[in-house]
Amino acid sequence: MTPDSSSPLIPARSWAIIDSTLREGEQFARGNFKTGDKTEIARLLDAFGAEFIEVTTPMVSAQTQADIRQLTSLGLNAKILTHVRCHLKDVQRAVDLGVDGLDLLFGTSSFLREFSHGKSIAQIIDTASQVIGWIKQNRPDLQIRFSAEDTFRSEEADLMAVYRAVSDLGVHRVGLADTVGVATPRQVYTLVREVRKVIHAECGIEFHGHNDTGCAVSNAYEAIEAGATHIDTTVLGIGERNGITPLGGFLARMFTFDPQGLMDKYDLELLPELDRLIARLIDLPIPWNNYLTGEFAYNHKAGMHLKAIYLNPGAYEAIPPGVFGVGRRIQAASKVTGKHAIAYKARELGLHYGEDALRRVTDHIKALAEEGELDDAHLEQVLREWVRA
Ligand SMILES: CC(=O)SCCNC(=O)CCNC(=O)[C@H](O)C(C)(C)COP(=O)(O)OP(=O)(O)OC[C@H]1O[C@@H](n2cnc3c(N)ncnc32)[C@H](O)[C@@H]1OP(=O)(O)O
Ligand SMILES: O=C(O)CCC(=O)C(=O)O
Ligand SMILES: [Mg+2]
Repeated sequence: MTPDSSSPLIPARSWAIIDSTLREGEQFARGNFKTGDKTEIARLLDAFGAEFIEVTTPMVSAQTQADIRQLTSLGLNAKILTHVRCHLKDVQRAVDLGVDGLDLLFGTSSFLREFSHGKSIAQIIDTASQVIGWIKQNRPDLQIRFSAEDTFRSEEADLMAVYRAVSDLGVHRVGLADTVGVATPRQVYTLVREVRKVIHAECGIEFHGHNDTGCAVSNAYEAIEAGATHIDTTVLGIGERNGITPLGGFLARMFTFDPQGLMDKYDLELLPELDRLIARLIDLPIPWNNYLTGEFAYNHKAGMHLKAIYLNPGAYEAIPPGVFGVGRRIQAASKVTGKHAIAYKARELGLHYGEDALRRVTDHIKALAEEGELDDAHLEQVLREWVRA
């Protein structure tokens, strides 16, 4: 079925991105951004159109605190949120840094209750009500998000008690976090639906998904299908362990439902620059198979594909690469090529073969490619010599 952009299945206006490259991304093995790096990342995310930028807690260090102040003084359109423990001391340090909101969290699974903070569900709710109450009273202008860390290994009854309580306390969003990347898409869908029933209608739902089992993009998508309003991403997916929902992968997924909505909201052509910037700062290459921007994300090679691609690229592309500022590569000189691709290549050079000659030159190229890679220059040489021969 072709997506119909006049009535999108999932309108892009129904959800927003909270990009956490400057928070979760700092927890990546190679994520150690300096003040200038943070400014560059934040400005580019803002130019791209990210609605929210999440930054690390000021509790990390005096430098991090100064960096938050610097970021909030840039005058960005994106709202800046800082990720803090549900702890009055942390909150009090965060509120005067010019941020637009606080992303609070508390682990609710037995793992985290036993091995991280040692609090019961009743104590979590009690602490949350003190902390949220303090923010409401002292800084009613700030957005508050409360997340149950390790949501998908928590008891459902505990979760519902916590979400109902914080929603009653007036938080703007609740967060579901797949902290160890274990949730399945169906679990995410079901739980978001259940949470929706116990929170106030105006309360948003945020999803944060790790990619340990390869479901981070699908889980984010299922969360939205079930009614989530905010998705956490990072550029290239960087984060703890193997990371979270990558911005590019998430955009690729959502583009197929509402292309125009995405193009209206974001400057999609900035994605390659964002990916390159983060790759440079973490000193790693963009993965070859990265969504949209990987070196071979738009490489077309097999003869059956190439025949159709020349007629209409949409035959083998879900998303036109130009929308995201990348180009396609036609790899015509390989052993898996076919006569249509060779004829097209020849025509580009102003060369024309009869049917027999085309078959023979195609087979010759396939045989040459069996011996080793042929680049475009070599292909051109073969095609020209064939005409002269
Ligand atoms: C899944 C996630 O990504 S959650 C976000 C993780 N982010 C971070 O950890 C931010 C960077 N962290 C830091 O710089 C430091 O850990 C700090 C400044 C927050 C705390 O440092 P320290 O005081 O040295 O404590 P340490 O990191 O060893 O232990 C964590 C502390 O947080 C407490 N804690 C853990 N979760 C929470 C929570 N949600 N709310 C309140 N306190 C919490 C733990 O009980 C422990 O405190 P304790 O020493 O009183 O038991
Ligand atoms: O605060 C959140 O919702 C997410 C925290 C986090 O990074 C995680 O649980 O993996
Ligand atoms: Mg995380």
